[in-house]
This record gives sequence, structure tokens and C-alpha cells, in this order.
Amino acid sequence: TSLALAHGAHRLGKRTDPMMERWRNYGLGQFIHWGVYAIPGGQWNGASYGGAAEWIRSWKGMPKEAYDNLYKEFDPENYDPSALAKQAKEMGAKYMIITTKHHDGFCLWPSEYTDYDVTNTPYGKDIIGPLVEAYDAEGIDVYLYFSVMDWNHPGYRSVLATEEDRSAYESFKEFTRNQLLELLERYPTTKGLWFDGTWDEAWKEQAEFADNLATEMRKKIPGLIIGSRFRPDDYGNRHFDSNGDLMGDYEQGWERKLPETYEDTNGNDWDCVMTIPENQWGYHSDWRGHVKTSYELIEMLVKSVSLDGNFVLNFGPDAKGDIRMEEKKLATEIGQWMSKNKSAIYNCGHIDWEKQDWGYYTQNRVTGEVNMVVFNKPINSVLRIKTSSKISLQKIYDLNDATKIYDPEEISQDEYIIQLGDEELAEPKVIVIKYDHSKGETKGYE
Ligand SMILES: C[C@@H]1N[C@@H](c2cn(-c3ccccc3)nn2)[C@H](O)[C@@H]1O
Repeated sequence: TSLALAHGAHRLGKRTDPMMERWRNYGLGQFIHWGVYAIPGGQWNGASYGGAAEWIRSWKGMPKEAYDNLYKEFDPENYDPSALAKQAKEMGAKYMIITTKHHDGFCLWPSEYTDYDVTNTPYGKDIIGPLVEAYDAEGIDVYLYFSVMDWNHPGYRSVLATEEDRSAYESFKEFTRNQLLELLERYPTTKGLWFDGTWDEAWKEQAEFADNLATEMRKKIPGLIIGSRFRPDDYGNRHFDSNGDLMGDYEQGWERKLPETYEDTNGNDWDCVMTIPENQWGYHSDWRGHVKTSYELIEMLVKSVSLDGNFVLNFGPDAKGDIRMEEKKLATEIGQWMSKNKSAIYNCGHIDWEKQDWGYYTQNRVTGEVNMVVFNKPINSVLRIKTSSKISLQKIYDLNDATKIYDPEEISQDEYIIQLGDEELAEPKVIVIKYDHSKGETKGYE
């Protein structure tokens, strides 16, 4: 039996409206984490912070007072929104999520509700507005990241222990509502919000407030897309309400990790947000540990699409507003692959054929064609295909070599093999399976 919830999931199953269909077909997105944390860039007083650079304020090696005065140095002379938008276009991103305010509370837009914003820095101008314009001009949809947790606001509380906490938190809630409505007012082409910093006990008690605020935001921008990391339900449950139903338009649980199987996604829409180093969102001058290669990132992108998700790759501009060389190189390499293989990513999603070791299937929702994205060429060069129902095969061909047609051999019911040539697999290869959707094949082994 399900609990009667006033502020749980208000919709069962996927949103089917055009704005959500557009979101579902993006495939690839870009995250940008930028703020005053880019100034220290993970270092302070000659010491390197081992955590995520945008969390340096929480490090004992960073005096709070020193951090809280960094904004007086914020002057990104190389900030070039259109260059950033062009780089994202070249990479093949269909949407971009920008940090308007991270946990430190510094606002990259001129906010009426705080002095801790760009207008009080040497730079002095709105960062968000020109970025929204530049990305809109490139046809890349803009989403706004907003951290509810705000270390700068006097009314912010992690826990509501006393009456003083509660009255202070009321002012914080009003501040939060004012800033969100202000953002939507200033940037009306915003397609959605990506919330973060909502794990505090204090926020988990705000089911009604959050529910009403979500309604109010959607009045301002109808169809606004909001993920599962915003609202708590009547009992403080997040992402999934007390009946196990997803709250929000897509699941935001895949941060620096990916689902393994379709079952892991519960059949919901979802995004994976991913860092290039192991765990750095804001700029860190000393990337330690593994930096992902373009093939690793392309495989994560393809795996996401094969499981009906979007893959959002993070970039962290430095204090001057420049994109570091490693990120530029990856954007170019991913873009080169996307320019030849985008039909296997855009408008594509999951098909329930048996997963094979050679890679992943994506099905184009427009053409119905199935893409085999091959990452692993077996020693015998044979690729096995096991469909989930009878199909009437029409053509199997290399997306990037029209002369390369594969002749399938049916080896058992709904099971085929094709033979790759002897050439090495120099990059992930897309092989397209065209088949007639109108009829299943009558032929089968007796
Ligand atoms: C999208 C990413 N989410 C932020 C984050 C994640 N976390 C976090 C907090 C508790 C447990 C695990 C992760 N804290 N902050 C990161 O700072 C970045 O903004």
C-alpha cells in the first residue's frame, strides 16, 4: 500500500511533453563550475588541498576569512563567453549547466538579495547573462546550477536545533526563493535548474516550501525541467519519495558514477555528471590521480545513452576565465568523434537487446535504426548480435564507410554474427543495423 503524501512525487512515469522530449534526446551536455574558488585553485599558503577545489573553504588549511575576501580579486580578464560556447558546440554538447551559486554562496549574477556577488568584484559585471546569450546563440540549451546550501548566508543552517535556528532559517528560505525567482526573471531562456546542496536535515524538513517553490518556478517558466535533487517529501526523503516514486523530472543520483544495467535506472530519465580528473569540479591547479582520456569519456557517453541517460562533462575555468589545456584537448577529441558519429548519440536511447562484450547498442528514436558502438574488437573479429524479438534485417553497414556492408550469419533464433575486417579498431566504431519494424521474420529454426 502506498502512503498518502502531500509533497511526494506528483507524476508517475516519464514526462512526455516536448520540452522533456528535447531534454531526453540531448545525449551530451557540458557542466561549468566557476567561482571565486578558481582563484586559489586548490592551493593555499604553499599547500595543496586534497579535496575538490570548490570545497577549499571547508579545508582547515584555508582560513575562512581569507576565502571570504577572495571575491575582491575576482577579475577574469580572459573570460570569453562566445569562445566557451563555440568550444561546447565543437564538442557536440546540446546543453550546458552553469554554476550560478555554489556552496560558498558567491553569486555569478548581480543579485538584489546579497552583496556577495560579481558586482562587488573588480570585474563588476554579470557573468551569467553573457554566457546564456552566447550559448543560446550557438543553439545550446542553458540550465542553471543552484546550490541551496549557502555557507555565506547568515540564515543558512544545516540542522534546525533551536527556535533561533528556525527563525533564521525562515529568512534563508525567503532569500533562496527570492534568488531563484530572480534568476528565472533575469534569464527567461533557462530550460531547467540543476539543484545541489540539498542534503541538510534543515532542508529535508521543507517539503511544503520546496513543493510550492517548484510550482512557483514553473509558473514563471512553464515546462521548466527540475531534477530529483531539489525536493524532500513529507518524511524528508529525497530523489525517491516514501513510496519509492521519483520526485522531479529526471534522476540526479549519478554523480561521478554510471548505472551498470537498465534495471539500475528504474526506467527513469537520468543524467550522469562527470569530472575529467577523479574528483575536481572547480579549477584545481594540481590535478592528481587519473585524468580520463577521450575514449574513456566517449565510452561513458555511449553507455549513458544506451541506458536512456544524458552524459554531462564538467569543465572548470581558471581564475582568468581560461579553459585549461587538458580540457581543451578533450573537448576537441570528443568533438572529432561526435562529428562523425552523432547519429548514434542524438535522439538515441535504450533498446532491450542482450548486451554484448564488444560495446553498446543505442536505438535512434527517429529512424528506429540500431547502432552498435564497438569499443572492444574480439580476437576472432566476430561480433554477436542477439535481438529480443524476431526482426527482418535489411542492412548492416559501417556508419563512416558506405562501402563496408556486413553480411550477417544467423547462427540461431534471433542470433546473428558479423565479421569485422582485419584492421585494428583505431577508434570506437559505429555499425548501423537497419531492419524492417513492420514485421517480425517468420523464418526461424524448427
Ligand atoms: C556537482 C557536484 N556536487 C557537489 C558536491 C557533492 N558533494 C557531496 C557531499 C556529500 C557526499 C558526497 C558528495 N558535495 N558537494 C560538488 O561540489 C559539485 O558541485
